[in-house]
Amino acid sequence: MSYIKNLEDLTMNGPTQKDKNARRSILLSFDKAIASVDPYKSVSSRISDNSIFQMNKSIELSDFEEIFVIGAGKASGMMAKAVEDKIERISEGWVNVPAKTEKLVDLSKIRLNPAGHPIPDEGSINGAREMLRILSKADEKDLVIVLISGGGSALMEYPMEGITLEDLREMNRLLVLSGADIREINTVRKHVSRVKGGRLAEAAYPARVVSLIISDVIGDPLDTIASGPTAPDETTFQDAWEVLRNYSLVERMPQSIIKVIKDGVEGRIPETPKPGDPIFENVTNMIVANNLKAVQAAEGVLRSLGYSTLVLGSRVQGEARHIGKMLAGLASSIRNEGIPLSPPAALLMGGETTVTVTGKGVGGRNQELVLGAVRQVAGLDGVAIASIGTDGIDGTSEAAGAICDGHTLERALSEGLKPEEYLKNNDSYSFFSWLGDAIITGPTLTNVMDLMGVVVED
Ligand SMILES: Nc1ncnc2c1ncn2[C@@H]1O[C@H](COP(=O)(O)OP(=O)(O)OP(=O)(O)O)[C@@H](O)[C@H]1O
Ligand SMILES: O=C(O)[C@H](O)CO
Ligand SMILES: [Mg+2]
Repeated sequence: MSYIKNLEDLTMNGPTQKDKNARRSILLSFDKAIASVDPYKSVSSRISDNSIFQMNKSIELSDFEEIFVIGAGKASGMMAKAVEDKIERISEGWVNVPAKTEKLVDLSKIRLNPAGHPIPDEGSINGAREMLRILSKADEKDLVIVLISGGGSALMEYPMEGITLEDLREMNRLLVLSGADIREINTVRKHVSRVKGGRLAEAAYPARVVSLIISDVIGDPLDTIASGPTAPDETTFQDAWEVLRNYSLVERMPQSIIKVIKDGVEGRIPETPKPGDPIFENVTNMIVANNLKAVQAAEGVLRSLGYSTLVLGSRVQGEARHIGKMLAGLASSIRNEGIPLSPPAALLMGGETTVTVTGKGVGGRNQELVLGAVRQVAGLDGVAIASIGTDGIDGTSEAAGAICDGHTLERALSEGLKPEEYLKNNDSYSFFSWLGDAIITGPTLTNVMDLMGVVVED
């Protein structure tokens, strides 16, 4: 099954045969990459009829009296389906997923509960409360499987005493728009929550906990992914206070949030559980899919197609349009000097760029990255540059990303489309959908950030 619905059209959009070949190759590699981080397969491959496999050891399911399943995230519904298909003896399960996606998966033992994303809603709180109810009855003879994926912070939330849902929603809105990065945002979230920053593991103790995690954060930091519900938290109330101060949020933050963080700083609320806390002796946190796995799957495809391929890691950050321009420069260097590789060659990387949105247009960081490359790559034959969000939704658009080649600029100008105008208005989706170069997948139900690549034909 191809995730990229318009792969053939995107390929045929290349004016020369070399452009077509380059386009097809990069798109095939992205398709395989998304398949490699499919949430169902990523979980199912870790479970046999009686064990959950970690690297060099396994957790025997027969050791436990009862098995419970909880969790939250955009991919957690399909993860739950894999658990239910593999494990007979599930006593009870409750997993929060984005509203409407609960209908996409048919489960009989695990309850998929619609919740709010990117801002928490009533469902986020009701679901978290049910998970805490389940944990209150799990004891040392039982196993709790926790299914965690991107979006989990908003989808599963149970705030500290005195914080209303309205306050929580306002806090998330202010944080997401503040310019703080996800580690800073989740530092605050962890310190006003009863289920984040290792507190879900605290609630599960003394039951055995195995968390299966799909990472949507650069470097896969366990205490940041979905705000680390079962991971030791390295951040403190003081850190949370500093985030509010650094982004001038103190005056605008609801008073109930300020009060909790101040109480924590002054020691009136216990800190989140830290590394070394005995509760984590019962906890295994397992990354079952991440950006690096996807990038390496794409690398395998390009190598099998005969391209010498260089992977530039899975931790790329920076303003999207600048990264696009840099990729175009690398494509030009491969085409003209054979540096860092001689053609046929490919470069791949993963991560999460950012966009400073000032315009009123429609787009996303992947489409904006490719738009940033269009002028710089103009004139090069047999070159394709593409970027895709692995969750299938790039920003405010319906596209997952975009693709361009050395003739995209002349095609655009002949249609009266100037890249700089569309960059200025953050309107990358309009630009690429007009040219038929927007990559369409629909929601992929996984989320391991973005993939970017360059292919240069012989
Ligand atoms: N018109 C636009 N053009 C380019 N980028 C945009 C535009 N509008 C929003 N963005 C960027 O898109 C980002 C959100 O995109 P998106 O929802 O794909 O991210 P995400 O990582 O998939 O989020 P999540 O994992 O929470 O779903 C915003 O942080 C913003 O910077
Ligand atoms: O939910 C969250 O906190 C983000 O998706 C990072 O995992
Ligand atoms: Mg997205």
